[in-house]
Amino acid sequence: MTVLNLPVVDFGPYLDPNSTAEQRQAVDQAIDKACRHLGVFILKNHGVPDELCNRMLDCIRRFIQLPDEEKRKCSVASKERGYVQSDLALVKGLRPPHENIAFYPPVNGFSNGLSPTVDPNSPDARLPTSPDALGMPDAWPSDEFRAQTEEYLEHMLQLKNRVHASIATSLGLGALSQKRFDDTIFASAFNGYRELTEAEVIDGGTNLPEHTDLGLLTFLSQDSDSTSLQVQDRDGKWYDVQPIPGAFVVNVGVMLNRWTAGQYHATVHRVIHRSKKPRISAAVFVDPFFDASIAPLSELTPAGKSCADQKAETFGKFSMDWYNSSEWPEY
Ligand SMILES: O=C(O)CCC(=O)C(=O)O
Ligand SMILES: [Fe+2]
Repeated sequence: MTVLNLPVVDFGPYLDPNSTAEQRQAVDQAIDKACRHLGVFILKNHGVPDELCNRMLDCIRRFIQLPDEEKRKCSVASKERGYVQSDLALVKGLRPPHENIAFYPPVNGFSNGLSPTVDPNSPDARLPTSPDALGMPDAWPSDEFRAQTEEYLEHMLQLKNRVHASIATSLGLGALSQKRFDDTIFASAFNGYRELTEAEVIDGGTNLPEHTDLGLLTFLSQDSDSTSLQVQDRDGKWYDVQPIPGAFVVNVGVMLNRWTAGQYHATVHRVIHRSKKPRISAAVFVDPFFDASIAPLSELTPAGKSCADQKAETFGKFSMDWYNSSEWPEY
């Protein structure tokens, strides 16, 4: 498998108050170019401390190392939340090669029709309700795990806002479109890929089937010695991604492809972990609110089409249909 040297974007100028407009513009151009081409790039000097990223990965590692019965206490009746193991492995009588624990904030208040009893403008709209349109609420392994995740996401929020500001500049977005980027939430999926035996390494296999992420952008942090992540180029050829220690792999999801009327490419990717060492990754997805429109941003709406021509479908409906359809791989 060919190793792909993804574009590496040094985000330093966005954090340095002494950087020049030209330096920031160069960052904007690099991100915009990568989003248009393969839809994926490596982001370094992003301002999220290395120590925090490592602490987050270690916290996930400790959870993944718990006995199955402990981990299963975090399984909940929801596709987007809780602990899951790949069932394919169980069919073959193997220990599952991939497991993950996912978190998704409450969506009732944002669901715009999925829960008609909630007024989206009321203060109650943002309170956790159980169950909501996605099923049962998040199940945290421990208070410590939750506090660790929240600290991580606080830093990710600043980064997300800066990356969105860069994209908004490149796309020439006005205030209304920028607000659509502000009205977003974080979903997260923390993945564990177990170590393989010699025979399994030779046999190979797919741990996370090919897919596109559904939201706007994904920020992925992973064990820095792992080349298990693969991305597909526009001709359908697969490449290993060479990680850079401390840097995020950032990829475009289906929503950003839609919002940009197809200008930004939603990357198809998968994980084939063929190593005698286990692997941990933390994917943070930026998703629109459930009541957000999936129509293109007004500045990018193709000529001759008004926004009203676009299907006024919400992200909530779109994502529920997506997860219930065959486009989302079962594994
Ligand atoms: O584990 C990885 O590197 C990728 C995870 C991923 O693609 C996902 O959770 O959507
Ligand atoms: Fe993904």
